[in-house]
Amino acid sequence: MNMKAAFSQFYKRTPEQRLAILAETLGLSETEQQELKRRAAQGDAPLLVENYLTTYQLPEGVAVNFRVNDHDYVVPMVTEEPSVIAAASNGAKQLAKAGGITATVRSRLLTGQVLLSEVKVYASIDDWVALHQNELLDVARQAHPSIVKRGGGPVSIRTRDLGEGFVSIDLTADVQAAMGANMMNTMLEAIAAVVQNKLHRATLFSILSNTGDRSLTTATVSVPVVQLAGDPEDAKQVAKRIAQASRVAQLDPMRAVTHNKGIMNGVDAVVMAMGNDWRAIESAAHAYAVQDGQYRGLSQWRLEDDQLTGTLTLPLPVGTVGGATKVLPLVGINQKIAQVHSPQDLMKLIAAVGLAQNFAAIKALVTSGIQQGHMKMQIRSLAMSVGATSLEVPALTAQLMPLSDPSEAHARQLLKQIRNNKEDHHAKR
Ligand SMILES: CC(C)(COP(=O)([O-])OP(=O)([O-])OC[C@H]1O[C@@H](n2cnc3c(N)ncnc32)[C@H](O)[C@@H]1OP(=O)([O-])[O-])[C@@H](O)C(=O)NCCC(=O)NCCSC(=O)C[C@@](C)(O)CC(=O)[O-]
Ligand SMILES: NC(=O)C1=CN([C@@H]2O[C@H](COP(=O)(O)OP(=O)(O)OC[C@H]3O[C@@H](n4cnc5c(N)ncnc54)[C@H](O)[C@@H]3O)[C@@H](O)[C@H]2O)C=CC1
Repeated sequence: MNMKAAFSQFYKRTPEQRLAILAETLGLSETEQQELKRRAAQGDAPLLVENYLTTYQLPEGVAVNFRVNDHDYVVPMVTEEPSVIAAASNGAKQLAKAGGITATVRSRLLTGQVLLSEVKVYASIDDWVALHQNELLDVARQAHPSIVKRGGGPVSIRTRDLGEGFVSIDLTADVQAAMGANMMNTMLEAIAAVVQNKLHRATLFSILSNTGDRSLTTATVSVPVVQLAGDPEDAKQVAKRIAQASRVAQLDPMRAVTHNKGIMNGVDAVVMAMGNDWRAIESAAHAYAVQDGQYRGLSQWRLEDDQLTGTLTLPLPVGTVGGATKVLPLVGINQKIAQVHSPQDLMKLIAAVGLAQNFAAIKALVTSGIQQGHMKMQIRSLAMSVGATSLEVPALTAQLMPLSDPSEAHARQLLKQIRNNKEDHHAKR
């Protein structure tokens, strides 16, 4: 079959027709087709994406032991990485013992941009926008009246000269419980139409900004040093090493990326469980990490006297309504499990998870090393990757665990032995 012809108007086909085309053009086996069909039948929201074929599932677990602002939480997390949920629970347990995490939301606003090009005199744009700001804010309100009825809506407008003839008109809005991307874009496009008519013909585009710098959330915790190990001298060493590891992430971008990846292990997993746009959260976090020109660790751990204090600030422009939150049925249940009633609740919980996740990872790094704990759990994934069934996984992981560097070849060999032994056992009976 000709590829180009086969995929023309692909979006108008049913999922079954799409599968048949893929099978023919790309040679999918009968078993592979059945697998795609079986998973498609379990799909929650086939119309959420284009060219729907099947449903790709990721595991969801819950991190326990979270104490945030004097309340206890269980946190749903969606991730494919072993040891992340264990580490979050582990970090949370130790931070709860220290009295728990305090989380605060600084503000919760969204910003968007109308981009002008070919501007000759910036001052003329700036003056006009300043003079007409009330009119422009009104235009934005009329473009999305429902957000105004809910108590939100456009808040302020300003301009920035980007150089080379580009000017950004920035709109800031209160988007209430939504992430707000679509409502912001609607308001921006309405403003752009007025600007184009009355001020400057060359408007380039209108879109929200994912910086999230008006949705900053901070989680902090103070851990008594004595809590960090059984022996007080060891505990001091652990505290010192955690603070040093944190400092390295401030000095060295190479390390900071990994430090932040560890934080995002937890952040992304909660964002996904809550049906939010994790690309938006990722890009905002990394932009924030490089705000002073050098990419740095998002969290910091400082040793002051007998306390190890950790702080994490993240831009978290998440929503509890809109987007996919109502379409994916698990999101509502996850909000209930996490006791999330507002975006602010969610922002605080995500920041707390990021901090606990970071604490567990760094503590493991500077004490036993990451492999000891992480590999214990990664081995389950190795066992599954060579085809062990859920009944065989415990026996196989038990045999892989004592090996210093278990490989796929080891796993295959041991699985074969387990299966042979089982057959011998049955034959003897
Ligand atoms: C892996 C652990 C937790 C083991 O830690 P451990 O010392 O064996 O745990 P424990 O037996 O002392 O248990 C402590 C608590 O951990 C939890 N826990 C313990 N085991 C489980 C389990 N099986 N399933 C679920 N939860 C578990 C559980 O909450 C438990 O409390 P309890 O329930 O007993 O009262 C620890 O070594 C750890 O936190 N390691 C960090 C692992 C990590 O960060 N993994 C992410 C992948 S590595 C990465 O991507 C990021 C990184 C590391 O590069 C970032 C960076 O460089 O900064
Ligand atoms: N650059 C980016 O990040 C972009 C992201 N997106 C996507 O946009 C989606 C999110 O956009 P939204 O505007 O948040 O979603 P949305 O388009 O679903 O709008 C939110 C809806 O919720 C309603 N609503 C009900 N109760 C509300 C309350 N209490 N507060 C606020 N609104 C309430 C609003 O009236 C509105 O209809 C995500 O799917 C995201 O991936 C879209 C374009 C660009």
